[in-house]
Amino acid sequence: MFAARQATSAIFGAAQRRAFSASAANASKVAVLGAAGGIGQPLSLLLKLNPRVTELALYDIKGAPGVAADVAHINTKSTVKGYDPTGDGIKDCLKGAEIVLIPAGVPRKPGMTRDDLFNTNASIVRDLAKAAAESCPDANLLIIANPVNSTVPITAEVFKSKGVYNPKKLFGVTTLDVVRASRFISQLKSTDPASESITVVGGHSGATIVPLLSQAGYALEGQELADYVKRVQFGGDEVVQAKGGAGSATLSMAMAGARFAESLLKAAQGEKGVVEPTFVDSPLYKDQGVTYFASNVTLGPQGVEEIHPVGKVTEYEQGLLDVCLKDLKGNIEKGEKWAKENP
Ligand SMILES: NC(=O)C1=CN([C@@H]2O[C@H](COP(=O)(O)OP(=O)(O)OC[C@H]3O[C@@H](n4cnc5c(N)ncnc54)[C@H](O)[C@@H]3O)[C@@H](O)[C@H]2O)C=CC1
Ligand SMILES: O=C([O-])CC(=O)C(=O)O
Repeated sequence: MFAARQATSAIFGAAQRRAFSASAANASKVAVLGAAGGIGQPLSLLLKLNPRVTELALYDIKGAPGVAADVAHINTKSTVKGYDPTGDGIKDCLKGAEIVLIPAGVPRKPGMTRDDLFNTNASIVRDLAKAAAESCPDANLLIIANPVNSTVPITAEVFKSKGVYNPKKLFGVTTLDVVRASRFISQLKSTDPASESITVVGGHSGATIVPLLSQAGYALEGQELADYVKRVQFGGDEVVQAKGGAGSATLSMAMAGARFAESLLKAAQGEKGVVEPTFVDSPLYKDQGVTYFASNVTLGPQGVEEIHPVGKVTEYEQGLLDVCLKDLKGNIEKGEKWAKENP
């Protein structure tokens, strides 16, 4: 029997549970939009196991009440409620939320790029962002729906148009890229992936994903380095191919999304030095017209506390960064332009 308590202990250690007890007065409502999907369901499960979450609000255009009824039986303290589009569903779901995760949108099929999802997912994210701007303008918004390089700028434009944009509270979730980068280097070097910490910067698609292996003290060379970088940049494609038309990464993404939400909750509850990589409104390359960029970010009670610079890179990594910046600029501008033309 996989009792919830054991599962909770496995994922959230004793120190975290003690920290939670000490800050039990914190009420943390977390909303998942797209909760009945491939990512949404395991993400909702992991959030239900997180003792820092006190209220879980699950919304989808179909199926969220069922998912909610299911996870609600898990014996952790948080309350769970499912919402659908009828009546004030989305408003009630979002009211009072501290964190809103958005995995709503279509996933890739083999042969597609993330940008091929733009036409469908742009309007889904825009409409959900509008609802969030109206019902919980102060919440931390975690954008999972692809193409993240464009859906984050779209969300920002929606918030700007409503006069409630706070760049410190909008995050593109790129956690899966660092999870993969750690896992893949550990497979090459026979190390413990949990103790690997590889910095990955840029964006979240193909060549915009830039792993900075040198910063972790690794010096791969030649084909081995090229293969490693390609695997991190196109790790998503590995899953898309393997699923053969049935979608993209869902389980690893749920883990990555839950980790990012946990980091935000820790920071909100006063823990210092919480750092996660994430795609945010960033000053790092604004002089080159790249207004959003993923790098390590220290999180605090108000969201983004400090955006870390990229740091020292090798000539090879600089070459990757140059390609990344060019692609990223196009992805960001595409999102911004679309949002302005399709308010
Ligand atoms: N940021 C990242 O690292 C990753 C992002 N993704 C992206 O996450 C998104 C979701 O992927 P999956 O969960 O696999 O897809 P899925 O198709 O299994 O689930 C999507 C869910 O969104 C719901 N939905 C659609 N429109 C909605 C709306 N207007 N409001 C609320 N819910 C709505 C659907 O009913 C469905 O339940 C995709 O765009 C995918 O590319 C996937 C993996 C990693
Ligand atoms: O590859 C995809 O389409 C989904 C995704 O973003 C990832 O797995 O990194």
